[in-house]
Amino acid sequence: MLRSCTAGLRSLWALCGRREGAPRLSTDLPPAPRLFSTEKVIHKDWSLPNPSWSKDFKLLFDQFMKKCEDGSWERLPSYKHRSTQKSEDFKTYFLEPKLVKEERVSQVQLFTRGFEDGLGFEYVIFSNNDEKRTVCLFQGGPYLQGIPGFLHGGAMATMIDTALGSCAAIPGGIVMTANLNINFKRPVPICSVVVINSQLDKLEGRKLFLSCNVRSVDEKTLYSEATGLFIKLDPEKSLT
Ligand SMILES: CC/C=C\C/C=C\C/C=C\CCCCCCCC(=O)SCCNC(=O)CCNC(=O)[C@H](O)C(C)(C)COP(=O)(O)OP(=O)(O)OC[C@H]1O[C@@H](n2cnc3c(N)ncnc32)[C@H](O)[C@@H]1OP(=O)(O)O
Repeated sequence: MLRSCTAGLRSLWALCGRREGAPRLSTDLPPAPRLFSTEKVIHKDWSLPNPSWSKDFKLLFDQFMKKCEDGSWERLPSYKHRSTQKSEDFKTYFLEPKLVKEERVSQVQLFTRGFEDGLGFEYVIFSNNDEKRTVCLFQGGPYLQGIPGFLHGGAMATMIDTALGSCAAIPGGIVMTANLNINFKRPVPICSVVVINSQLDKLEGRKLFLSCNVRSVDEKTLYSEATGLFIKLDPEKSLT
C-alpha cells in the first residue's frame, strides 16, 4: 500500500514539476488527492465492460478479447488518474512545471474518462502492433449529445483523435496531434456503438500520417472518415 501511495505521490509531484528529494516548503503540500483512499489505492481500468455497455458492445468486446489470446492483438488499459509510462515520460521531458497550478493537481484526470458509467465516453481500444493499427469500440452516452438524438461532432472528434493518437503512439511513442481532418458523413445516434478502425499510413521522420473510418457495428453505415498528422515530440524542443 505504502509503495503504491508513494508512487502515486511521486507522479503527482512530477506533475507539479517537483523532483524526488527536492527541498519542500512546509506549506506547499498539495491537498490530499481524491484518488487515494485511506486503505488502498484503487486504479480502475476504464476500458473494461460495465453495466452501461450494450449487448452489441459486449459482444464485440468479447470477440476482440478472443483475438488477444494469441498475442496478435492487445487491449489497451485506460485510467482516469494513473499515469502510463508514456504520460510519465511526457511529464518528465515536456511539461513545464509552472504550467500546472499545484492546487489543481488533485483534479487532473483524463478528459474522456471524466463521466459516470454510461453517460459519456465508453470505449476500449485494441491494438495490433505488427499491423500498426487499432480498433476502438465506442459507445457515446447521453451527456455527449449535440443535435437532439445524435452525438456531438466534437465528441466524435475527441474519440477519433484518441483512436488515431493511440495508433500513432505504437511506433511514435510520445506524439501530439498536429492536424486532424474529419468528414462527417452520417450523424451518430446517441448511445449507439461505433467501430473506429485506425491505421498508420506513412512514417516520415517525426511525422506520422494516419487515417481512420467510423462505422456501425454491422459495417453498413459509414459515419465518418478522418486523417491525422501526429508529430513525435523532440525532447530537445520546448512545447511552449
Ligand atoms: C498519443 C499519446 C501520447 C502521449 C501521452 C500518453 C498517454 C495519454 C493516455 C491516453 C491518450 C490517448 C490519446 C490522446 C490523443 C490526444 C492528442 C492530442 O489531443 S494532442 C493536443 C492537441 N495538439 C496540440 O496541442 C499540438 C500543438 N502543436 C505543437 O505543439 C507543435 O506544433 C508540434 C505538433 C509539437 C510540432 O512541433 P515541433 O516543433 O516538434 O515540430 P515542427 O518542427 O514544427 O514540425 C515537424 C514537422 O511536421 C510538420 N508539421 C507540423 N505541424 C504540421 C501541420 N499542422 N500540418 C502539416 N505539417 C506539419 C512540419 O512542417 C515539419 O515537417 P518537416 O519540415 O518535413 O520535418
